[in-house]
Amino acid sequence: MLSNSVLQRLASWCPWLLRDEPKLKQPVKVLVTGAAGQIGYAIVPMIARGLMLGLDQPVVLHMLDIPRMADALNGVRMELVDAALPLLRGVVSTTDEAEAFQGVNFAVLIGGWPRKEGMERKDLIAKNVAIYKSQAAALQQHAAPNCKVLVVANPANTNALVLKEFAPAVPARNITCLTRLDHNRALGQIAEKLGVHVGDVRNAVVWGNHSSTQFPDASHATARTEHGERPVRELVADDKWLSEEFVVTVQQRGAAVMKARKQSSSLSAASAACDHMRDWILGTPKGTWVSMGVYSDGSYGVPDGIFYSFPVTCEKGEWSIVQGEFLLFCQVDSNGSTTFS
Ligand SMILES: NC(=O)c1ccc[n+]([C@@H]2O[C@H](COP(=O)([O-])OP(=O)(O)OC[C@H]3O[C@@H](n4cnc5c(N)ncnc54)[C@H](O)[C@@H]3O)[C@@H](O)[C@H]2O)c1
Ligand SMILES: O=C(O)C[C@H](O)C(=O)O
Repeated sequence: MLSNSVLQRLASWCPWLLRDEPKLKQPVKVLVTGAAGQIGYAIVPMIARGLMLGLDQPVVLHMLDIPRMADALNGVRMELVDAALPLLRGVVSTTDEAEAFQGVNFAVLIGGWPRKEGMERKDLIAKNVAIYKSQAAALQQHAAPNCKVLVVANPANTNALVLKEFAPAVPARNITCLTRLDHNRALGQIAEKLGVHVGDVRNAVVWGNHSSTQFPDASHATARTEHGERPVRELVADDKWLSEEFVVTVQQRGAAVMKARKQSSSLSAASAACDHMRDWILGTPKGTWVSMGVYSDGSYGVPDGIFYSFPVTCEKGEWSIVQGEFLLFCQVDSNGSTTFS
């Protein structure tokens, strides 16, 4: 049996040797809730094309929506068949929570209601939190042991906490919420400001909640230039922009997209959810951190027991909060706003 590194070297010397027989992993089950909705429709082909878990990872997609959306959900299932996706090894489309969560290895929880123009994400608590109480029970009873969960539905940090409280047997480390969209928005704003490619910018951070109280922080971000990798602060040379316009633009980007589209961000949310899961499961690139909403362990003075967005690195399917890089202490008030000292 050849090791992976030998196979990779062989593939780079003579790609035709491996082209016809890619070495595939065993299929895994991935649940998407709210699969008939906007983000659901964008994300299922991404997952089935390997953008979330890798080009060598076959998947069985489990799709859940509410009974009223059963026809639309069936339409999504038909389109997945029609797309003839080689990594897609099966589809379960259902309106039954127990069936949806049965044996899943990964769960991307998008099901819930989006905000409309003029609302804050916390205005969704009454509607969406009830969904997460009910799905916590299904997660705990039916998912595979060690199932890794990403909560996307708003208010994402609160829904993640509800899930954790009502599924006490699920390790808190396995529940996360999406702030990667805000992180990617921060990288995008910096890249536009500097006129560089977004792939050359890294290590921004989004601290806090996925809400307008979040704090996008470019203090440790860097960008690759023809003169090597340099601090963004030095390249931008405009502290006022970094501490004012940049912060507000990222905080308010969801509202700006909603104003333009008349509905909330979908393709960027789906893409960010794939980035979040891929980095968590397959690891972050060396020297790079990303933002994830995780269960606080008290790092940086953030209270224990809340879901909060930190800079993290990931290895072998586990995230760790970046330590020792930031000389700051966070104080979080009851609205979720952070002040730094
Ligand atoms: N964290 C983030 O960065 C981020 C980004 C964008 C959107 N969101 C949030 O994601 C959620 C989904 O957004 P969308 O644009 O896809 O909304 P959408 O209304 O288009 O789709 C939501 C889907 O969820 C379904 N649903 C409702 N209750 C359900 C339940 N109990 N079980 C399963 N499915 C259920 C609905 O029927 C609908 O099909 C919203 O709460 C939105 O605010 C979060
Ligand atoms: O803004 C919203 O309500 C949707 C989402 O949270 C976003 O940030 O785009």
